Amino acid sequence: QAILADIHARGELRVGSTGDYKPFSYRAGAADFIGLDVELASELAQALGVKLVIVPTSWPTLMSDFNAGKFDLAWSGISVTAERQKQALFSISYLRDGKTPITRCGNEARFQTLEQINQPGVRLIVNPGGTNERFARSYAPRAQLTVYPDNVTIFGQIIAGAADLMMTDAIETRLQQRLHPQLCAVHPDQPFDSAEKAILLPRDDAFKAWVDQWLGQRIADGKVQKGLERWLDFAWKLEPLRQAIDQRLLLAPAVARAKWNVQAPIEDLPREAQVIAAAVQQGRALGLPDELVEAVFKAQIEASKTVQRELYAKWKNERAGHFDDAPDLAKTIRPELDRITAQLLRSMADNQTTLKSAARNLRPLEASLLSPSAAKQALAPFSGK
Ligand SMILES: O=C(O)C(=O)C[C@]1(C(=O)O)C=C[C@@H](O)C=C1
Repeated sequence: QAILADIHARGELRVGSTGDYKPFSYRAGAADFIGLDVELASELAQALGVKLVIVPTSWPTLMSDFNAGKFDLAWSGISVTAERQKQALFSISYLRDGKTPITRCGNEARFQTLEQINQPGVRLIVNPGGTNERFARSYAPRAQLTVYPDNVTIFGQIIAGAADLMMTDAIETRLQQRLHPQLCAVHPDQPFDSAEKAILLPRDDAFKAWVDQWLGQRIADGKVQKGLERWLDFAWKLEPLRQAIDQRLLLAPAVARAKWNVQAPIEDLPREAQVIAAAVQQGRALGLPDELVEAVFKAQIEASKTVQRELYAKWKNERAGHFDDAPDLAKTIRPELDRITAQLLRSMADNQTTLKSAARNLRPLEASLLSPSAAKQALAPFSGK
């Protein structure tokens, strides 16, 4: 087994990534992974002189995907465990992390020690199945434990006062306190226990030596720590908004192909009115002002028409024929657009206070590759002061 030679021969470093663990790995689109570990992986690939290919994996299938040879290494906030060490090597660790409390600001003094937390009157909340639950049950068995299955809304439970605190990875508490000003991490620099994050590697000593050398250098020169700070500060909260805008616009070519096949006009004013009315209606339920929703959806529709018109012009020029791969507009594409409407509105509601100037904190749209002017139109309602 000579992994380095394989990687060079292939011209690719294949990195397994779960895409669900901020700030390490987050899947923002089909082939769009971001985060600290994705960035470091891309630097590692660059150092090897090859292209980075992210291979999606998941926590339950991590080891089976690894053993099936789907990637050369896995890197997405993976902790070193004895269980995994039975099947793989780990690089040197690049981060140390451990469990620490997060609570509503003002309560920090009440939850400094495990002794304070391990009391019948303390309402502890935890997501099931992982190391957080194991930690809570081992170290705070006397506390009143709520097992809450949704990792996304669990922090809202603490804000709402349905629970007093959660104990999770210190890095996550630091990320969540930036996302929710009502929440405060309790001594994230001195967590209760310690776990190491490292790259999951195949059993190839030469490869491990190479990776360790490279990683050791980046730790020593402070690049890993700086990267962590930057990804903790990243505008994670805006990603679902960006994703919705992008996905909607990325559907425009499919709409155009469907219409081209029957030589239909691009603009359909009754449908536009329907889209906007439905969005305004749903937006009200989320507390969004009618004018805002209207302006945002008008801009998305204009952007879609821009992409479609540019394609029509190109196809006319090329005397393009029938597209056999065009999806059905009514049965497939419009329901998809309606689904995105809901996501767009939800992400608008989640970002109400920063919405009008959100564009400057967004990564570029993938759709800007389709049409820069359409991307600009789509973002116009978020580009104000
Ligand atoms: O559904 C269509 O027919 C589309 O072309 C999509 C869309 C939209 O963005 O919602 C865009 C232009 C049409 O005038 C109506 C709707």
